Amino acid sequence: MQLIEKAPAKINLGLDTPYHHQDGAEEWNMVMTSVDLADYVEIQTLTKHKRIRVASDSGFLPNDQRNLAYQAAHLLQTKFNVGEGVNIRIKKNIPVAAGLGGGSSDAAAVLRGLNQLWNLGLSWQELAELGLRIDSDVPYCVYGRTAHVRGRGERITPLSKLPAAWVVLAKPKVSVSTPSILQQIRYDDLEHPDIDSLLKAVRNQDIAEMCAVMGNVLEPLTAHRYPEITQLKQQLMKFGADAAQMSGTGPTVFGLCSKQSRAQRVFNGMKGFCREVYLVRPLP
Ligand SMILES: C[C@](O)(CO)[C@H](O)COP(=O)(O)OP(=O)(O)OC[C@H]1O[C@@H](n2ccc(N)nc2=O)[C@H](O)[C@@H]1O
Ligand SMILES: Nc1ncnc2c1ncn2[C@@H]1O[C@H](COP(=O)(O)OP(=O)(O)OP(=O)(O)O)[C@@H](O)[C@H]1O
Repeated sequence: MQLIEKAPAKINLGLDTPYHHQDGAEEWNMVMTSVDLADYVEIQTLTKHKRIRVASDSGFLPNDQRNLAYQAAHLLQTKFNVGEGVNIRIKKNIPVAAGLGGGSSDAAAVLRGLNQLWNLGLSWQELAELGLRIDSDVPYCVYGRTAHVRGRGERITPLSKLPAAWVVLAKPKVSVSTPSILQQIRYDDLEHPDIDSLLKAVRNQDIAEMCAVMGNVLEPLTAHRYPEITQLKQQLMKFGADAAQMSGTGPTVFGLCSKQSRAQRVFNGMKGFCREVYLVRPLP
């Protein structure tokens, strides 16, 4: 049996970590949404053996247990003692190590797909809790819609859909290792964004207020090491974005636009500064 699951990219409209837990894991307080830039994950179950195989059209990805999609299949296969193997083929469209949650979204797509193919009958909340064992962005990616994300990434509160908006993604040539940024967090030095005000703006469908209050507490850490972040933010604003911010631990920077014509102009302008630029929309 087989199916194809879409694995959309995520962006962090708001990203804060108020403290870390005793085991060192961060407490997250984030507003996340997914956009129509996606990987396509083909999942085929096999009755002849229990091997898990992963292939992708990206030369940058591991095809073994280091691949988050492999980890998702192995997690469900072992937890529910399934006697079947899985073939996974990933069509990568999301830039790797970009702050767009590509690996997490592929893993979430495998969780949703095998839940269906193996008739496991798990709710999205149950899949999200399992997904946390893989990566803290996987629980959100199981839902893949605008949500407030807290805890270690497992407390997902879906939000109303965003007001009309267009997003221009600009990924500089660098790749950023998420752990290398998280290791730099010094909680006494962080400037925390006002996530409560951002939540209120989303609930009020007020894009101007969203642009005024959104923030990413990790941006100064990545921007300090990679000046491209600040340069891309300035260019996005110069071409007319209503707001510009880094996603996740970076390096992708996104511009938020309330008008399609303005977004097209920002997209065209950014093509002259950055090789990887995408004009996308939040998923409804
Ligand atoms: C920042 C976000 O990208 C926002 O969407 C995510 O919430 C972060 O996702 P995440 O799953 O925490 O990031 P991963 O790519 O799994 O990196 C977490 C890994 O970073 C390493 N890590 C984390 C914090 C720290 N002080 N030192 C570390 O070495 C740990 O090995 C941990 O397992
Ligand atoms: N299916 C996958 N797709 C992309 N990266 C993967 C995948 N499986 C494992 N990885 C590894 O995970 C690391 C991070 O990949 P990913 O693209 O998810 O980063 P990211 O978009 O920066 O995530 P985040 O937003 O959480 O920082 C890379 O080093 C990559 O090699």
